[in-house]
Amino acid sequence: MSVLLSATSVGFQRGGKTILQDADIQVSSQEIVTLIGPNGAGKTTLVRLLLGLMKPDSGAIQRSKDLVVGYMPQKLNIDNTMPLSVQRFLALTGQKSGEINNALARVGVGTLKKQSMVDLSGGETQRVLLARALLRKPNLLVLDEPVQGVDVAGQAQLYDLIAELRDELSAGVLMISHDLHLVMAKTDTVVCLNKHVCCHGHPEAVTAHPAYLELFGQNQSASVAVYTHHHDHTHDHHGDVHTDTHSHCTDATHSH
Ligand SMILES: Nc1ncnc2c1ncn2[C@@H]1O[C@H](COP(=O)(O)OP(=O)(O)OP(=O)(O)O)[C@@H](O)[C@H]1O
Repeated sequence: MSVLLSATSVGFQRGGKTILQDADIQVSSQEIVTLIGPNGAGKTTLVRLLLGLMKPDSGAIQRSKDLVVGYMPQKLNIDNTMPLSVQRFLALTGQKSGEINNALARVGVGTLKKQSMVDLSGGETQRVLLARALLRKPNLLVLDEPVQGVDVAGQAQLYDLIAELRDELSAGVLMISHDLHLVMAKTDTVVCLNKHVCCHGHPEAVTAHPAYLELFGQNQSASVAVYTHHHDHTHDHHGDVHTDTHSHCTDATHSH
């Protein structure tokens, strides 16, 4: 797995306020990294820095030379007074209709080509946005709250689809999520952010960490356990059990 992009000791301030401090994150090909944290934790800021849309005040951002990002935004601002079909919305990317048809079919909304964007359901909108990201033939998908406005059954399906696309494209995936349970089952690495990285590692390890529990509470941890597979230990050839030590946590210096 090659590293697609990384941030090292990144700091960012605005208006005399520290938004990020000493933040580290790394995304490799074929890896699903989920960034979680409370409102205002700096998640979107960190993603914008990683994508090169803003410059950090300190620290370093590195992107691989062949990086092609397919970005799915948190919100889509469409003028409700201007009818825009799904097909025309995707044609704005400059891609040919054959490519557009393929992308729509791949995300399961091939029949919605002629439908107006404003009439799509939450789940359909997210799938069209995912199709738009795919049209770039990305090796990294960056998804800001990909399941917002989608019901629980639809959320699980979308996470399944994202994991399938990761496999098909051999791409890395960086997701921002508020959802704390469904997402975990499909995630390789969770990064828990609150201005700095409180803890990161495999979902099972992170959700048991004191910094995570302080931010999200014990009951979230219980619901995570329902959805994740437990492989948090290994056996050596003598049969001894070793606890997984992938999680690395720094001292949590939260500002409240
Ligand atoms: N350019 C800016 N100038 C001033 N403050 C900013 C700027 N950009 C972000 N902030 C502030 O930085 C903090 C972090 O914002 P950010 O959008 O990165 O958080 P987030 O974790 O993505 O939040 P949410 O979960 O609510 O989307 C917020 O308090 C926001 O108001």
